[in-house]
Amino acid sequence: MDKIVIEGLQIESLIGVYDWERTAKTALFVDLTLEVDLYKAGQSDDVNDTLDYAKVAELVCEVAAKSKFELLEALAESIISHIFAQFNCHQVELKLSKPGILPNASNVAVIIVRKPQQ
Ligand SMILES: Nc1nc2c(c(=O)[nH]1)N=C([C@H](O)[C@@H](O)CO)CN2
Repeated sequence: MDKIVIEGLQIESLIGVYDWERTAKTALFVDLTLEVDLYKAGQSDDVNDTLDYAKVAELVCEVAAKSKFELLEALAESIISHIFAQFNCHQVELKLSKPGILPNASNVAVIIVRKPQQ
């Protein structure tokens, strides 16, 4: 299956388990792999025949900005369900990173892979 990839998309969200994390939004990063049939757009050269990655990125930023989850897992699931609600794709893999949150690690992340209605 063909894929569209968005890497290093910076988003902001109120997220975290602890009180000190819930006073301001945190910068997070999203890597997305969307399984989509790209054949038609490759023939037509028309953005209407494909999944517009700019619109996906906009949606991801909007969902994150409005969310108040504690866990990365919950925000990742919410983003994926919004993507399936608005776009036609066969599978989404989402890596959600929270860099600099652990003193002895450069990054922590969850990676979630979902198909529609899974
Ligand atoms: N599996 C997870 N573990 C933890 C999370 C999380 O989102 N998923 N979050 C935290 C804290 O909010 C962390 O960012 C600061 O310690 C802890 N563990």
